[in-house]
Amino acid sequence: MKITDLTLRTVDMTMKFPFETSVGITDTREILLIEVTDGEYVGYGECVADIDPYYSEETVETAIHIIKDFIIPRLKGASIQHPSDISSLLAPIRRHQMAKGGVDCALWDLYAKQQAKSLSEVLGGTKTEVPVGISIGIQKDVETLIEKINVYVNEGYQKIKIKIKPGFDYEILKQVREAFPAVSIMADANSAFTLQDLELFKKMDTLNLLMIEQPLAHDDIVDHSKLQAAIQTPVCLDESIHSFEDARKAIELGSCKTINIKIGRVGGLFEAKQIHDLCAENNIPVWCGGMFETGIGRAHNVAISSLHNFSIPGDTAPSARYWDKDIIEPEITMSEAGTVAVPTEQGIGVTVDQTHVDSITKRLETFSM
Ligand SMILES: O=C(O)CCC(=O)C1=CC=C[C@@H](O)[C@@H]1C(=O)O
Ligand SMILES: [Mg+2]
Repeated sequence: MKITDLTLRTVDMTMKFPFETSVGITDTREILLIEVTDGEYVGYGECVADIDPYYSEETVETAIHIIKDFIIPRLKGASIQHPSDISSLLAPIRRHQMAKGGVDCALWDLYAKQQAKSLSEVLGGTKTEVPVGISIGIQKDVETLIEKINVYVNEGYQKIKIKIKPGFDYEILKQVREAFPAVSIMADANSAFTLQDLELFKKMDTLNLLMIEQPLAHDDIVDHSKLQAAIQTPVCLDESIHSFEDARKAIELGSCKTINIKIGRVGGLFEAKQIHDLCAENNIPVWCGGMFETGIGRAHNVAISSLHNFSIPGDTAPSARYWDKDIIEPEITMSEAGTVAVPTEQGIGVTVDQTHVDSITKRLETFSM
């Protein structure tokens, strides 16, 4: 693959509303975008690190540092035939999956454009539409939450993910279940509980939840295996899974019955696909999580979700969920049936609105490769 330049750019984006989880509140984002070019096409990637280390240890600053000082020097002059080649090239850099993932995504987009194929096609995707769920932050009370769910169910969302934390947990979920007996409902705890809360999870187990996402520590798979053995509701791992190896070990231990695959959290599309394949072999359905991405990251998420074992609706909500104005055209939209169409155009299949991107750019640096 010919690559002449790599550009790092951050853009300032304000969310439509503050989003609260058990680890904090997100309302503005500085988002790192990666552009790679061969002089003819531009491939785009998005690094999903936040400005703070509360969901993951990586931040925008650490990602810029790792890309500039370690990833670019390793890529320079290397012979890259296919985006999956960078996995072994970058392996000596321990962890920093989000930094690697942003670059990996840009290379996949460039590669697909060079092949005149869609990203979904080069990844081996088979679906033309993907089912969509919505993630709802912690609300001030259960009435507000129920009102919101009602709106989203009517809009067509196929899965409702409710953020929980100690004190905003079983009682809330129980009232939601009573209000929506037939809706596909799941909870995401972002690691806010411990095995001491086993009785609480046994109560949640009576609510017919689709899954409980990352109930226990962000770096744990052992306690999760004990919890999974004690309840019927599938445990889903998010924060605990950073690689194929993490997934293999979690499956072997019985720590989960599904995995939320976030491309950035696992270091890119190649690793995400490997985890997808491993889960398929083990009859474990997967789904694609969101990280409040711009349309660039969203387009990558939709492309990976077109692989067959992404059978659970993902957090791949349309652009308008978080942004008044996204940075891509056309924006990602959802059908009344709660699906997003997989782009068929080359690469990620969306055009970047350069004027808008330039107007919100905070930092910009280009490196010749
Ligand atoms: O992008 C989306 O719609 C998903 C939002 C979401 O639930 C999350 C985004 C980022 C970090 C976490 O708070 C959380 C998650 O854990 O999945
Ligand atoms: Mg999560």
